[in-house]
Amino acid sequence: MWSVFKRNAIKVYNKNIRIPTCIDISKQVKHALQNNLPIVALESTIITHGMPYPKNLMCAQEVESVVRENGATPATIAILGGRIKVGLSTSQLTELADTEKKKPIKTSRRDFGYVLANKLNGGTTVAGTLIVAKEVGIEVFGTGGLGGVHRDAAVTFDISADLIELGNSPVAVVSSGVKSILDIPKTLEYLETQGVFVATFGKDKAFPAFYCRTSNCDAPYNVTSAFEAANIIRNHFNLGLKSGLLFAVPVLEEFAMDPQKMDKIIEQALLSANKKDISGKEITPYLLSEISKITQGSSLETNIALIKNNAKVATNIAVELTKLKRESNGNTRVPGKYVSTDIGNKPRSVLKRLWDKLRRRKSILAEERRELMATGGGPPKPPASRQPEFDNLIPHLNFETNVDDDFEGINLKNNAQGTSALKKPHVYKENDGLNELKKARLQLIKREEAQMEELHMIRMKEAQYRREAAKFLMMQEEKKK
Ligand SMILES: O=c1[nH]cc([C@@H]2O[C@H](COP(=O)(O)O)[C@@H](O)[C@H]2O)c(=O)[nH]1
Repeated sequence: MWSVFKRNAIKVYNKNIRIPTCIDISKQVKHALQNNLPIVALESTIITHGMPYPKNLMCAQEVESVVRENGATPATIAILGGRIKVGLSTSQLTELADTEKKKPIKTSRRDFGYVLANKLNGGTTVAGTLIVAKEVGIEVFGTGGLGGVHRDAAVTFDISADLIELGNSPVAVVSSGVKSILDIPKTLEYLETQGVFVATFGKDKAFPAFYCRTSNCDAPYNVTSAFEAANIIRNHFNLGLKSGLLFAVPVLEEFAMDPQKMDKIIEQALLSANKKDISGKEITPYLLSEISKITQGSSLETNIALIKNNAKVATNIAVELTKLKRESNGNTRVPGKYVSTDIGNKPRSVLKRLWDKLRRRKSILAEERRELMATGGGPPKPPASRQPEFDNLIPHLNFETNVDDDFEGINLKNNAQGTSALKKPHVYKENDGLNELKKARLQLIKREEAQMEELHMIRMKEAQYRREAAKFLMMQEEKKK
């Protein structure tokens, strides 16, 4: 997919993602990315333009704690001094939150170039955060409210870039829907056009309106658990869909505001914005602060409560998603040294040792296999000693099995059954009146099939190591230059 960033210098992280040079990733986030641990992206316009200092700083810190307590790494995304940061230290968060000192820019897609070129600070909107999350491979993002289609969009054309970005980012966003300062039906319509999956997270389909638990609209879908959400995300991504997903979480009952009262307050705030001729990117921050004034701060409390709750839901989803991914690619039992994402940082000598070990193992198995073929149906010989790191790994890996010959050029189609065992696994019935010789033969074939799978696995690993080693050498060469 087209990317806004140039990638002239390369760092290799999880999934061999090439990170643009203008992005700095904190140690914790880097560690989580490299080890496939759950991560939750957090935006920073909430901090810079969503609430006043020091409440904004406290809120940002509390939200990060919620993520940590629930088992994921928080990755607050922002711009400091023209560098994009993924994961902020306390002092960086403080610098960003103290908006009077270095006035940060509300940064959406169109603003990045300017903020980076002028070495400014920036609070990334949902759109801005999605761009960065997608670049570094973070799949779950928790926030307060999403931008949307403004009520008078037919005249002003004011449609938040958040919606377009969500249509182009394979990231799951957890928010409390959109504020009723926006046109909710049109926002949902627009999301549909963009191919964004939308579901409420809770007991029904009533789409939440930020401060209020319901709007007059229903979401197309409803999920009731983090696992259900993660499963949808996993399938959405597996299909290679490039659009995002939105899970709308109603604010907790005890913090919810009355929809009718809120409507009046919003009308009042909109009128005031109109009088002052406020428009474009200024409108959301202005309305938020006006609403907070009118409600004497209670809207701000609701805002903070819902952001924290969304962070918790996002974390639970990220944790479930990580589990699902591990189960499907077998990483649960794969020893760290064989995980491809871990290879990028290994010195060549270590790569070589691993490679040699794989080759040795492969030739032992090939030898055993040849012996098996030569027994002509006699009693099985004791199998080669088991190696748990392979044996544990194999059943958990979804690898392609429709190959015709193995690495040594032995045609797997010519096994004892005369067909490819790998293409179509046989089902053997142990007690169906076979004589001893036949039983022994079947046992052999069963073992052989298991070993062929193992061989295939090893072959794939070898190819992977070869690629990684080549890449490593190239990197060494580049360093020398
Ligand atoms: O309650 C809030 N809703 C939305 C925002 C921010 O406003 C942005 C949308 O701005 P606009 O409508 O200008 O695109 C969102 O991405 C988010 O960062 C916020 O701070 N607080």
